[in-house]
Amino acid sequence: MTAQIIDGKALAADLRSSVKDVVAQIKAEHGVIPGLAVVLVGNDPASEVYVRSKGKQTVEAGMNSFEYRLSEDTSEEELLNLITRLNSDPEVHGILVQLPLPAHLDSKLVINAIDPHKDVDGFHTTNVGMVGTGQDAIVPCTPRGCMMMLAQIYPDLRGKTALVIGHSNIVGKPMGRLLLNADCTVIVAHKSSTNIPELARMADIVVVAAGVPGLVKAEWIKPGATVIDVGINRIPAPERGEGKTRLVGDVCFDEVSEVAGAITPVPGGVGPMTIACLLANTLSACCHLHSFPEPTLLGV
Ligand SMILES: Nc1nc(=O)c2c([nH]1)NC[C@@H]1CN(c3ccc(C(=O)N[C@@H](CCC(=O)O)C(=O)O)cc3)C=[N+]21
Repeated sequence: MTAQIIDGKALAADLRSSVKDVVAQIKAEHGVIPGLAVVLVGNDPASEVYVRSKGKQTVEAGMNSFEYRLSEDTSEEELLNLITRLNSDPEVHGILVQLPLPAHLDSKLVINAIDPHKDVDGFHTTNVGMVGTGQDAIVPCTPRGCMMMLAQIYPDLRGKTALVIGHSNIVGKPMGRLLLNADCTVIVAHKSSTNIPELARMADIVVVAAGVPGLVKAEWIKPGATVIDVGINRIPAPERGEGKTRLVGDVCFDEVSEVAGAITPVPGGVGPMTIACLLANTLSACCHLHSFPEPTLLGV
């Protein structure tokens, strides 16, 4: 068997185009332009790249992008003051504080200072609790993107056995909760799990967010299963020239795609969906704050 490739790049482009249409409609009907504020503290080069691409895509969707670049030695008080200002700014519907923050800043405290209705990352304790109890709330971008990709394969997830590998607060845990809300039978495995290959062989759906290149092998996968690779690992690629690198996921793509029914590639899979979902979350936040009807995007 050769797996169907779930094209995250194409799906993300579809999602952005739906977001753009709804943004134009809201602008025409209500004169409101959704706005996203992105806060970057320090100058981590990888974060720079993501923040630039978020800003560019926000503007392309017809939304306002407000970028705040703060120096590495910004105090907690300064950062909290900025968040307070953004919370009460009517032009700002979404606030994202790029993680990781420098070590002297308490990220839990900073995230929980964001108005939960503007927390487009879905990291605020209120949103985490609401998603965990199956209430409507802002869903973290990466898990939301994964659910949209799964919706391409399964019209109904009920009764599917799903294994999530990794239990981070930003991917593994919320992913497990969303799958459970969709009535999957959910297993969440992690560093201390001892029998992951055996668990994987039972799974119809495997979502991998472990940050370990090549972790998932073909022998782990039940024939026909769907494999969602959240890993983004930059590894040396001497074959491309000295000092060059390339991106790989957590899945041995070539061998697993011979067994799986569907699989997401890296790059071009979950990553582009994550940024597109950030735009979708900003649009949803804007609709919620203004009591406009909530758009349904890619069925999620
Ligand atoms: N508050 C916060 N929210 C985030 O959502 C957040 C964050 N902090 N910190 C960093 C991570 C990382 N992240 C990515 C988004 C898109 C790609 C992406 O589009 N990747 C491309 C490849 C890009 C490349 O070539 O480097 C792909 O997989 O095809 C990757 C990583 C969001 N993050």
